[in-house]
Amino acid sequence: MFKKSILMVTGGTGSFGNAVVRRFLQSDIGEIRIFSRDEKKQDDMRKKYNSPKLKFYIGDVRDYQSVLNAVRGADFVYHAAALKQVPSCEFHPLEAVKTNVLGTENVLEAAINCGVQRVVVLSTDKAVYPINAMGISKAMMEKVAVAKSRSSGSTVINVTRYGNVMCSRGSVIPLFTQQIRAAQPITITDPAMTRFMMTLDDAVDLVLYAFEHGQPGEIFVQKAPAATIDVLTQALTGLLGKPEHEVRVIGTRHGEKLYEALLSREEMAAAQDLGGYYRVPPDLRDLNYGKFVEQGEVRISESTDYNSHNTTRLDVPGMQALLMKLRFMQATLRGEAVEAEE
Ligand SMILES: O=c1ccn([C@@H]2O[C@H](COP(=O)(O)OP(=O)(O)O[C@H]3O[C@H](CO)[C@@H](O)[C@H](O)[C@H]3O)[C@@H](O)[C@H]2O)c(=O)[nH]1
Repeated sequence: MFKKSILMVTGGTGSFGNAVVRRFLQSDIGEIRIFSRDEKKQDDMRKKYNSPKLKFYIGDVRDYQSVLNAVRGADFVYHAAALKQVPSCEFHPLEAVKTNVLGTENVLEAAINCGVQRVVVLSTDKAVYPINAMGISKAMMEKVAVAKSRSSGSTVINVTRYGNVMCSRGSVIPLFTQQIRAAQPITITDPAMTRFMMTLDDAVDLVLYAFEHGQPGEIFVQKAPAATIDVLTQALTGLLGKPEHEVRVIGTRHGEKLYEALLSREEMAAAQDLGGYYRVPPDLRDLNYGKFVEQGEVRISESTDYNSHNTTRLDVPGMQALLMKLRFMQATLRGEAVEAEE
């Protein structure tokens, strides 16, 4: 379906965006547009891939005109630009609103006005039962996307929602690996805390799946196993030949949950199980609010959420097998100094 098509990527310079770009460079897609604020990272990317298919646009999702310039003429839009650090959003919640909520509104408006065929926006498990400003802003972003999908004409809008992408820059796996290599204690927040574990490749697959199969307003969620931080630590120290490495429990950080949910109870009741994915249809009740107030659903009462405590749980060998899929881990075990996945 992508033949001769043009795709625009907002964000595009983080580990996730890079992985999407790499995948599209291998496909027969005609043009890949990168839209971001960071000219230095764009320049690095230009040199790294050295491909005539790549086109670069400087702009900010907060600025509609800059978004419009980049969207015009694109067939597909993949929107990943976000403020995604939990602590910074906690201290600057309105900045999270401006980028994650209003920025997404800009991207969707521009896409609809330009007749883009499909838009996929990226969200996170932290948007489900959110407790921190980052998650709350992403939850609102999802609501904006689904609401807009009802009146977006020929433009199909979908959401993809992820758990932790293993080994993305700044995440816990490269941190623990670096601590082990530097003979520093491993800083564990809570050994019993669980997180969904997915590879970058799995995450990219989900974007492509949504582009190909999404119906208006659907949210796509990838099923994933989870592990406790204790199991992750044992898996890493075992692989690196340091099973006795010192561990320090530092306690739960600001805005952190014991476990994450990828689907709420209400969404689970409506979700369609596609094997590797869940597809959540939009709520198509109309604007007659009485139907929300007067009619309940037994299905919801019988349902439970899909979370990192009740999904398939990895043991140490299982976690190690997953870690060994990562290029980062393979290179680390060869003794090479490597950056986090990018
Ligand atoms: O020194 C540390 C740092 C982290 N952790 C734990 O490791 C897990 C993963 O932490 P981290 O890799 O920092 O990821 P999260 O804070 O869960 O957030 C990541 O995953 C989200 C999806 O859930 C994305 O939305 C965020 O952008 C991304 O940073 C958590 O249980 C942390 O408590 C530790 O035990 N010690």
